[in-house]
Amino acid sequence: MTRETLICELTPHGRGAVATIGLQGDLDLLQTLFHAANGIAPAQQPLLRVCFGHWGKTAPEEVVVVRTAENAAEVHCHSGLAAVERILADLRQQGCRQVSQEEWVRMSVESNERSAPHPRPLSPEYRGEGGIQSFFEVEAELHLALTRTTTQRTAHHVLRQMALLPLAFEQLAAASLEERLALIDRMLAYANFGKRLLEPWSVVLCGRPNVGKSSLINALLGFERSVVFDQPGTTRDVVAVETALQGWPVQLSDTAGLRHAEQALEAAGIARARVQLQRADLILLVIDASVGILPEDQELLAEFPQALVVWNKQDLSKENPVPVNAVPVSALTQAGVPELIEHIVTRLIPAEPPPGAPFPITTEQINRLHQLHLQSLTPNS
Ligand SMILES: Nc1nc2c(ncn2[C@@H]2O[C@H](COP(=O)(O)OP(=O)(O)OP(=O)(O)O)[C@@H](O)[C@H]2O)c(=O)[nH]1
Ligand SMILES: [Mg+2]
Repeated sequence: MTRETLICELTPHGRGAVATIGLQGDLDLLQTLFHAANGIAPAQQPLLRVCFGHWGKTAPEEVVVVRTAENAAEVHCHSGLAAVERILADLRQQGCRQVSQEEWVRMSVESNERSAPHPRPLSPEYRGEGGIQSFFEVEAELHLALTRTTTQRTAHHVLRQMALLPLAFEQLAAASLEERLALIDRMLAYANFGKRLLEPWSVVLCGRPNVGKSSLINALLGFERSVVFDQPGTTRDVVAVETALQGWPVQLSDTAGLRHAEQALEAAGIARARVQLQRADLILLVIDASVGILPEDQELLAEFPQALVVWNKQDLSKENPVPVNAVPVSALTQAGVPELIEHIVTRLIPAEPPPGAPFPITTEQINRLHQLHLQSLTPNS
């Protein structure tokens, strides 16, 4: 029986410095494509040995091939899209079938499940919609989640969950009702944190026109991105950029200066800004220190009491006292920006989950735990 050979781009497309392509099936297919520096045929390479060589005859690409199992290998190449596309195209031409990361992970997890030394029994009632996921399903979800992380810090947390979350779901299945409710509560305590490992925290800047919102975003990003202009009302709409602050993925949204706009175009921008503000994890309310607190600032302070107040243009106003709880900065000179970042991170992540705490990461896992909580409270419904 001949089984087809599967290939998959294992690393996220176009990100990172090195790309990895997985191959499962007939390693002899690599024979004409990969030329190992040690001269040994791909299918005869020692297992788990990193083997340097070249891909292709014309304009050869430098690659590393690792035989990961009897009939599986990984090709590591430069992550430039051209290199990856070429290798995948060559393999497809040899008859390999390319599968999605999702398919690949599900297949390898299923084969792990089949060959697990201790089959993990789960009564059927726990499976399926709203039920407790099996160890391997949770593991597969975390594998896929890992490819979606954008920083080392978030990847570290997902990796850690690989050792904790599948077991926690397994414990849920075996737990008494009381234990189960307690465990679900402990897991959900960090659900908001878990969710943010895959979707950035949202930080929205607001304030009167011309207070320096766009300049501040640029200072936080470290490069010019928003339109800065010495005229009130420069930013017409919500402009969002993604960055990382102390390793946490954050989306910074620059809003149109909030004021009573006469022009319809600007008014629409302001309406959208208010929607964005309602959804924000954190609002930065920017005030122009060189002007001081105006009645319009007072209105915003009353409207967003939870906002972190940023006292900008501090370089122009050494004499104006900094209001209590406001963070003094200068977007122009960058003075105070590191302290502002510290404040933002503390507000977004008041407490990082302790190392041993299992918590859900994907929206599906969070929803299932909520459902299970409900079901456990009303066991007869
Ligand atoms: N001296 C000084 N000038 C600043 C500072 N921050 C911003 N500015 C200047 O203030 C002006 C307005 O800055 P913007 O960043 O465009 O202000 P904004 O709040 O985005 O304005 P709108 O988009 O119109 O709402 C520009 O001339 C900036 O160079 C600062 O910390 N110090
Ligand atoms: Mg602006």
